[in-house]
Amino acid sequence: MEKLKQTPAWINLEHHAPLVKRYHMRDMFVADKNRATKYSLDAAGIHLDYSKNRVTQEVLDNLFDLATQRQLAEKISAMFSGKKINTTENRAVLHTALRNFSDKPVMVDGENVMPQVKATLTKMEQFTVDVHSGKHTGYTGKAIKKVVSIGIGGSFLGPKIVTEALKPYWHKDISVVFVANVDGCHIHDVLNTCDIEETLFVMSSKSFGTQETLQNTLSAKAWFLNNGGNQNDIAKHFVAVSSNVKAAVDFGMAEQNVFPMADWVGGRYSLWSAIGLPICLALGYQHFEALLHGAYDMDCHFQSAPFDQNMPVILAMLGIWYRNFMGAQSHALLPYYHYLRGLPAYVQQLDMESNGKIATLDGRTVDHGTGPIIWGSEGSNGQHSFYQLIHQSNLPIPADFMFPINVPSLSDEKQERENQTLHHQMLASNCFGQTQALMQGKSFEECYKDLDGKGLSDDERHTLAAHKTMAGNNPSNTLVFDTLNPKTLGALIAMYEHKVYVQGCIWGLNSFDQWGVELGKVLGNQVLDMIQGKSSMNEADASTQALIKRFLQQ
Ligand SMILES: O=P(O)(O)OC[C@H]1O[C@H](O)[C@H](O)[C@@H](O)[C@@H]1O
Repeated sequence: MEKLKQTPAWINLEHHAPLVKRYHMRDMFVADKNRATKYSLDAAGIHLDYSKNRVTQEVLDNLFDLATQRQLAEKISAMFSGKKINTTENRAVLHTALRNFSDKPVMVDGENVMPQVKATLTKMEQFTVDVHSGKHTGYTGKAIKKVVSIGIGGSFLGPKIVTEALKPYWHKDISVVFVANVDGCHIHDVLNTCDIEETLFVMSSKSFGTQETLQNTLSAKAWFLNNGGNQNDIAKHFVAVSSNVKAAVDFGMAEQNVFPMADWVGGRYSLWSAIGLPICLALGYQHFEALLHGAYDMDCHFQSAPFDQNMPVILAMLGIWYRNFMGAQSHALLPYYHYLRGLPAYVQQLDMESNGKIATLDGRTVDHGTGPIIWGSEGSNGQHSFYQLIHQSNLPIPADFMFPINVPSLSDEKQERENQTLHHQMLASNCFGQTQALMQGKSFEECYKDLDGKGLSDDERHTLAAHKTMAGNNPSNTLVFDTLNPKTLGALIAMYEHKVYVQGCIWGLNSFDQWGVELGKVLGNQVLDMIQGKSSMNEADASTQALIKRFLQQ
């Protein structure tokens, strides 16, 4: 394929960038009264306003041309049709098959994977019903009231943030908690809140070889056996999700308690698979299915909408513009909804583990920027912290704002409902007001004028006005939805998955491997052997040796 920087659209964009850097979005809004309508669209229950971006129509046209010149349409169908686009692991990439409600077969190695997908969903549904109805109980016959989900990375973040975000839909008799870190404080604290007779442990590990998850499960099992449970009761309290069923059974899981997943589901794309079992247990299967439906709606939109009306493509190409032409190195996610506070951490893994790399598919090193740093936290909290830097530093930081128009009523009490309405109006005003402030800023002249009559000398007035000046012209997208129900959340997450894929296609990356995390695991295991005296420290560098000695207090 033609090198990215030699495509005609890239060359045009390089030419446009210095010109656009001179425009202020404030002037763009004045010049075009239709800008907000022109640069807004709806898909799968999500409204996107991308008018507050530093782009002209020419820039957008070239960005969509770039997508065409990088054969994006062909790459989208390659993914959905089960081609082995994860070339370094020789795997198909089919998280979309997990939410395929179309009745169309999806073929991998000549086999339709849909019957297998449906069989796993049925198993998840049945197990959820059995737990909720009291058919599956703890070993003393008591109903399960707490689920402890043990997993890390993609086997943790997806189920955790979905469960957290859908709090208004929680099953009334069950609580679900998550343990990921190998730090023993975490599992210790969680076990301290558990009643052995009423707790179910779901161990989630695609590989069934991840140190943190294995150790946390062993600790949970030891706790269970030391507190009255015995070996024969394990099946009542421990289930596993893995693509390595044999390893799970060898570990001691009852075979019927293992929920399978396929190797063509990437860890960070796996919440739609059996990895979503804790979501089913927290919410009920029907809500999990609605989540899948929302993602499916976004998949249909992504596959069929022309690039200039395609939400994931628009977001991805705007990201390319800022990363490759406007000097941005990071992208902020700012959900204005407390229950959605985990989304930045989720997208951080999704995006940074997918596109945080510099080798192209054919093994060259890129000569352009790739995946940005993804960060952020819930609004309005961030406004009293890092927004200062977004508003007034010279680092360009594009941001996605997210806001639900309605929130579920949390109380039947009239006064409390009125208070909630007031809170929500304030939340809306903060969200929209911030995108406005980022865009328009406040000029030196405006600040200088404000200081009139304040008893300052002209010098003092100049200095203070300089400090108060906000350049504005900071780009943002605003994503608005009616309520954050399971369906909308499914669509929102799928939208970010596809955005990441589009960017990976433009940059020429394999977005579905993660070789960069491997070396740390290997060296970590070697260090553990050194700490435990199983191997000599001499092989390690002087700094690492000194740290180990300090740890061992030698
Ligand atoms: O599900 P597991 O096989 O236990 O893997 C858990 C996580 O660990 C790995 O190191 C990867 O970086 C993640 O992509 C993965 O989700």
